[in-house]
Amino acid sequence: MKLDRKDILKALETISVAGEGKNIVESGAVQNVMTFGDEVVVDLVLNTPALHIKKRAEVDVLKAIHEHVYQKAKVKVNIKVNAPDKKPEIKGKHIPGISNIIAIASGKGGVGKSTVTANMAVSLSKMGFKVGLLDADIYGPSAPIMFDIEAEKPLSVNVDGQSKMKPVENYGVKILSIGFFTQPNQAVVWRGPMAAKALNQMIFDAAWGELDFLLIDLPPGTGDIHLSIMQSLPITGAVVVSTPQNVALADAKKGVAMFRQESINVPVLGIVENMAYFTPEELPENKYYIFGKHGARNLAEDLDTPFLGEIPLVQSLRESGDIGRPAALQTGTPIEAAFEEITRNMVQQTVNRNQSLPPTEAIKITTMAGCSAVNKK
Ligand SMILES: Nc1ncnc2c1ncn2[C@@H]1O[C@H](COP(=O)(O)OP(=O)(O)OP(=O)(O)O)[C@@H](O)[C@H]1O
Repeated sequence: MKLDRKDILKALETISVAGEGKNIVESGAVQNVMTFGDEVVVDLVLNTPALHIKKRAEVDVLKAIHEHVYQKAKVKVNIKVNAPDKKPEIKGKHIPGISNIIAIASGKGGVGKSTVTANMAVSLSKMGFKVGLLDADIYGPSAPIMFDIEAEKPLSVNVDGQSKMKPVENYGVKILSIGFFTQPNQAVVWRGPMAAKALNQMIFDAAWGELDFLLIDLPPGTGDIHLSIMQSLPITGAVVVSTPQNVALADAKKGVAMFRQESINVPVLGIVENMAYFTPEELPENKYYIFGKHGARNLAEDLDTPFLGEIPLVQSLRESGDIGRPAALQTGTPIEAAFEEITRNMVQQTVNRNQSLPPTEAIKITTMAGCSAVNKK
């Protein structure tokens, strides 16, 4: 029996593509049909590598040809999968005006994530970038204290006919904190979805204006709230803060793994080592490695992640946080230089990330030209 190609195509038109309302010939899934006597070869292209879908497509093709054309036809189905490459990607809606959103995470609590975030924000502002800081630490929001804006509340402003929250500004940084919406002495148990909703409002319903960088101070750990933030926001990259101590490093490792897992897939821009060593202010040459030496630096190497730099343990850094005047505001001190260094490295990694990954609407900074502090060696 000699089979006709046209009959085969007609039979294949009886197979529909799930959810598309088209048959596999119309949808382009059938790439080629060849007949040789009673033999048929059908080439199919599918958009998914899922085994059960491939199997089902093969069975459907066999059945359709046997039922509608010739019961004893010898059918061979070749399936090619046309799945797109999985690269780190920007998820969530683009936020007009915000070029880069950087999430700062830690794994372990109390390692200085908020201190690093606040000072990085100030360093970025000193370098001439437009900066916002979103304090998303639902367990212990600290930006209002660190920026001396505890008594402030964000005002409502009208933007294009819509009422929006205006971030509170200090030291050149625009700030919104989950702490603005809770009483200082009130214990608030934010459940994942509640916190995610509040954070979404602080991002999408806020008048951030134009920002080069929006830093998000995440809660410590790797829980539900991290997942919902990562999946609903167009995050450019993440920075992980750790002390050199083993318990902190183990959690930092989990933090990096969280950003790298398939459902999150956010590029890690680097690791910062906080409390790298203790230095008495009067003896800045003396270094005491109380939490261990180079732990986070070594972790960065093990995980093939950039090392952004180290911040020493200094009393004045704690004091400046407590009085609401971030230490990076100082001029000509080692602590200012340390924050400038990690910030410059973070910006460099953002630039690298933006060049090496496909362009997305959330990524805008592609050059550091024009920023003298950034170019400084
Ligand atoms: N390098 C440092 N030198 C001295 N004190 C520091 C340093 N880094 C952080 N601290 C102090 O350690 C304490 C904890 O820091 P911070 O609140 O930034 O940590 P965190 O990781 O954000 O904590 P949380 O788990 O609450 O999110 C604060 O009192 C802060 O001032």
